[in-house]
Amino acid sequence: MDFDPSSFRLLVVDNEAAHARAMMESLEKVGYRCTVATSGPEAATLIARDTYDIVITDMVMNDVDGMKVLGLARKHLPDAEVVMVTGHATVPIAVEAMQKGAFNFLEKPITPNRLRAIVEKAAGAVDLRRQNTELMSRLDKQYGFESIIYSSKEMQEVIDRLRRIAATDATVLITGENGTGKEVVAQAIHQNSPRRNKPIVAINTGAIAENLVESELFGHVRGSFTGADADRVGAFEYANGGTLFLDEVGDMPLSTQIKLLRVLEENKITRVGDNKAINVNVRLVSATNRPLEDMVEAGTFRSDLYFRLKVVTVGLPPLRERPEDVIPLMDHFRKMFLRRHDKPSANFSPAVRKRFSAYQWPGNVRELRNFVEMMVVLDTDSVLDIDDLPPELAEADDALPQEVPEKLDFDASISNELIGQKLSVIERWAIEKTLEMTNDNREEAAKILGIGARTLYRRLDQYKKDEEDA
Ligand SMILES: Nc1ncnc2c1ncn2[C@@H]1O[C@H](COP(=O)(O)OP(=O)(O)OP(=O)(O)O)[C@@H](O)[C@H]1O
Repeated sequence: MDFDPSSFRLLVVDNEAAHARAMMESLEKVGYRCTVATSGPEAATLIARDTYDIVITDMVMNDVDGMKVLGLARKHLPDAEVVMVTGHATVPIAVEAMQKGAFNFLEKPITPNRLRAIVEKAAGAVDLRRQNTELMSRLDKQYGFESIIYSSKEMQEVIDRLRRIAATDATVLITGENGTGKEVVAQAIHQNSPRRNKPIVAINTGAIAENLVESELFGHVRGSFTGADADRVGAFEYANGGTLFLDEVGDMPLSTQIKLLRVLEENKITRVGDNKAINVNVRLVSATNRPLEDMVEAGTFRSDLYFRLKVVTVGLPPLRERPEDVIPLMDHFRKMFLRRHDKPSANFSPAVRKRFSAYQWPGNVRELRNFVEMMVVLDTDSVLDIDDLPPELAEADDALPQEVPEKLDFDASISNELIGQKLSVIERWAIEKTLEMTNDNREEAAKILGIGARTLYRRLDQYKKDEEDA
């Protein structure tokens, strides 16, 4: 027995007081806590008033019989297990009782050993459920809405929206800059949805080599490409019944986009190199830090897929637009990292709080979290003060009193040339000029432009193709 019998409350119901007492004694001997009812109506009162984990009831009784006790237990004690005690003649009714939710039945004559064995099994089932409930509530704390820290009205609106969305099966597109909490929100949607007992699988499309994206999503069969030396299950299959979180969906190659669209329309996937369709039932939550509308316009993201993904959208504002969240987030991460790094208490000085509040947070919550962790780890005097600030923050102008952001100083002739042009033309101009500036160093150019190197390569390929087609 892996559990403590004294944590189980049992109700023993039998018309014959002597039988009831005998059962109670043999169960109490091994540690269960028992209450006896010697009539159906008495059992009904106790079930409605108190809580029991296991009910053991005789089948044949006057007034309220075993089937009625079972019905009442199902209604008032949904987490309890019910064991029916039957005479030989009532076995068929006991079978019917099991169909109505009884745990099992015990045929008379009862021996203490058989009684204890069946109660132990029922207690095991209750214990397993208790553990699951506890686990789920821990997960809820970790990934539920409780894990999203905020005090701004902007985030309150987001949370209200999330609560409504989570309960449905709708496809969700989460937008927001890097580090604004898109993954946290995706987790919270899943954990608060009816699919919470099934897996959530996260795939970062931007982090996977282009030629492997499809295999990651749909799986592959052995020999379908070089290196595919065994069959492999993809994210869609892993997430079956649950949620698939597609991060950086804007980075998905066009060839994969069409395949994803088909999967969403047909709820079927085909592993790479296979021709057998497999049914999947997956809720899709995707996220992007790039303006997909612009990408649709520029032809780098399929519009039909875009509309499929954005059935419901959640926009996460950058941290600089919700400064009320800065202090609660600082305190949340301070406590978290003090615990994680086993440090004694430490607090922020008022000057540091002021700096944090005024800073523009280009890396959003992730940046704030990293700064707090660094300060906590390096602290020696239990005061997280100005001299503990990371250099970015200590030296940042915007951590000092706010100024209106500077406008780009465009050469008038350049702006005249560009105004009135399509955004894609302006984008190409900016990319080419930046490459000139960096002596064709693409990594450096991508960094300056604030885009991923892969995106830059894709753009350059596109320009080359456009020129060849022209
Ligand atoms: N409101 C919040 N409350 C608590 N923690 C948060 C919150 N928002 C973000 N975080 C934390 O900040 C970090 C970044 O969040 P997350 O990974 O969800 O951002 P993201 O928008 O998905 O970033 P990216 O676009 O770079 O993938 C994580 O460690 C996350 O736990």
